[in-house]
Amino acid sequence: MILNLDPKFAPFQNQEEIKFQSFTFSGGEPHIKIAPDFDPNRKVTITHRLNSFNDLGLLCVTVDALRRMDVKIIELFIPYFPAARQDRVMIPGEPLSVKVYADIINAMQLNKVYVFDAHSEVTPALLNNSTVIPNYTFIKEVINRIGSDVKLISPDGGALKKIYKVSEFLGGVEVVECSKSRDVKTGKLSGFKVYNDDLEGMDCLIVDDICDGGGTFVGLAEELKKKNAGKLYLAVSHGIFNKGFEVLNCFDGIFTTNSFKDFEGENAQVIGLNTLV
Ligand SMILES: O=P(O)(O)OC[C@H]1O[C@H](OP(=O)(O)OP(=O)(O)O)[C@H](O)[C@@H]1O
Repeated sequence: MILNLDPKFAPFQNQEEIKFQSFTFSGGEPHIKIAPDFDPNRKVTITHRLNSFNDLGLLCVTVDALRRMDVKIIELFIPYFPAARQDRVMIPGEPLSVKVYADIINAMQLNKVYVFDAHSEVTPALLNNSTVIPNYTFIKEVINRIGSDVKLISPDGGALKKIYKVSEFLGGVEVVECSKSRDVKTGKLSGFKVYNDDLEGMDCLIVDDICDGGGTFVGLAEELKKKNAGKLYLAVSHGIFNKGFEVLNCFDGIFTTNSFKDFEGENAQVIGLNTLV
């Protein structure tokens, strides 16, 4: 059975849903009342976007409520794992935030935790009983929508670890490797390298897990254009787009999922996770 804490998200279709009411107390604490009209011997899968500590709080009290209802098997689907990019301490004094979230989730002793397109291998390494759902079907759908041949572009080392598996899933679509460098002191992007001499007229699909401000992709797009690339497309599993879509107007198409938020009337094609998982 499914317990969709964010009903607008609802990735698992055609499954029996557990009814509940959730609200926030006047003191700010999340609360839930789960309708007890289901068999607690059945497995329950919770789905929830954990974009704030309030979301995490609602998840914690939900798991507690289910345990008190004697539910034995509880699984969780997290579409966008919070703080997954804070997977190393760059400067002393900073937290290892991804571990903070993983420790809280591990404390719930869930039977399974599914994560969609984790940023790096650190997330599943820290989480107990976890399975990463890859972006393969998302990218397949993106290519279907583009409707013509593209090369897959991996922007950096992190993306490179995943891109050949995507290519294999798609039957061997050609990969163009790239790297990005950062200023060691400021951490700011300082340059890109595209390891193909000429992309004359070739349409390119940049594939990555997250678009935040978009600087990575705008910088890379400029390099690809210098190599005479044709149309440029961007596909990111998790669309944050904190600087909006105007900054990304060098792209002929932008694709994402609803793992992080819903997009209404914005300049991206959203492929709902409900069609992918
Ligand atoms: O839209 P932007 O603001 O440019 O950010 C997007 C980039 O940030 C993340 O990588 P990150 O640079 O954190 O990767 P790393 O873990 O390899 O440093 C993500 O994988 C993208 O590549």
